[in-house]
This record gives sequence, structure tokens and C-alpha cells, in this order.
Amino acid sequence: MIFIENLNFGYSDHKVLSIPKMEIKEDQQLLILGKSGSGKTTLLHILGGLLAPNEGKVVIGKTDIYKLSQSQRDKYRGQNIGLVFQKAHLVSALNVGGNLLLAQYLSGAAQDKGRVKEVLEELNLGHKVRSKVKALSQGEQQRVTIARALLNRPRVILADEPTASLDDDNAFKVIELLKRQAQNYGAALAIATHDQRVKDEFEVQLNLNM
Ligand SMILES: Nc1ncnc2c1ncn2[C@@H]1O[C@H](COP(=O)(O)OP(=O)(O)OP(=O)(O)O)[C@@H](O)[C@H]1O
Repeated sequence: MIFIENLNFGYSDHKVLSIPKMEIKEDQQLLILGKSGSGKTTLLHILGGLLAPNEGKVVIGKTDIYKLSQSQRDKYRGQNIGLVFQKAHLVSALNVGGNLLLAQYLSGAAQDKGRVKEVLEELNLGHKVRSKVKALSQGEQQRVTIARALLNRPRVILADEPTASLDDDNAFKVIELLKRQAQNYGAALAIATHDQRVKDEFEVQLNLNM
């Protein structure tokens, strides 16, 4: 669950976001829409504990994340929030399995090859565990980033323009995958996009243009 209240954020004196109240329940899926520069990425960064708001609170589960210290928040993020970005940001020197083990290590979780295998199999990538990431298609790379986001069974999944570099077929597959996996994990899902192709796939929408 994500709950935000009286949220205000600006970069120096340039006001970007003002959201009085918003709640996304465990099983809800939110599409954040808005033209370029409307604040979609900024909002996801705030929800992900990466950027403190100037005012307001962000509660994930029962935790008011900006009441935590920076290091507590980093730990909380690693354990509870799955992040998916437009670009895969995978380490090309490592294979697929190595990338996931590295992510586990960086989140402070114990390295668990069984879990890596399990999550790759959920995303039909079990056969790619030893593949170099450069040898994967863009759609496969995006699925690896989704696998990485799901590793720690997050309460919240945040995806920033996850379909922007994908063709229509892969864009819809990635959206379906994110929705299905969020349901499987009982996680709240928020996707930011300006991709009009995916607009009809979500009942709950927040339009930052207004
Ligand atoms: N680090 C920063 N310093 C100052 N201003 C910034 C910074 N990052 C973003 N901005 C400004 O804040 C506003 C919102 O940016 P943001 O990246 O959140 O928009 P967006 O909706 O995600 O855009 P896009 O769809 O182009 O990615 C923009 O006007 C942008 O120029």
C-alpha cells in the first residue's frame, strides 16, 4: 500500500508536484500519465524513497519512509520496493544470473541462487540464466529488470517508462507481466508513462497534466 498526503516538491523555486492525497492499495495498479516534464519520474523517485519531498508524507505499508534515516530508507527500499526503469541498467560484464545475484547482494539480502532461478523461471527466462546480457533482446532485458525488481518479493513495484523502448508486442507483454506479477505478489503497482499505447490497460490513473 502507498499513501501520500500533502505532497509538495520543487527543484529550487521551480514547483513540480502538488498532490493533496492519494492512496494505492495492495492490489491496485496505478498509471501515472503526463507530458514530458510534468513530474512523472520525480513522483516515482519520491515514492521509491530516492528523493525527499519538500512537504508531505509518503507511507508504504505502515512505514512513513521520510521519517527514516537515509540508511534505514535505503535498506527499506532494498527489501520492500521493486524498481523498473526504462533502460535496463544491467551490468554487461555479468551474465543474467550474476546480475540478479549482484542485486541481491546490493539490497543487503542473502544471495540465494534458488530464488534467482525461481524468479527467472516465473518470467520465462530460466534458460537465460547463463546468457550474457548483451546477447538478450530488449524485451528480454526488460524482463530481467522486472525479475530483478521482484527478487525480494516487494510490497510496491514502481516502473518508469518500462515500455518506451519496446515495440507494440513487447510493450503489451511487459505491461501484462508487471500487472500479473504485482497481483501474484500482492504488491501495489505504479507505472509512469507517456506511452499512449498502454493507457487503456489501467483503471486507476493519475494525470499530472492537470
Ligand atoms: N535534477 C533536477 N534539477 C532541476 N530540475 C529538474 C531535475 N530533474 C527534473 N527537473 C525538472 O523537473 C520537471 C519534472 O521532471 P521529470 O523528469 O519528473 O518529468 P517527467 O514527466 O518524468 O518527464 P519525461 O517524460 O520527459 O521523462 C521538469 O521540468 C524537469 O526539467
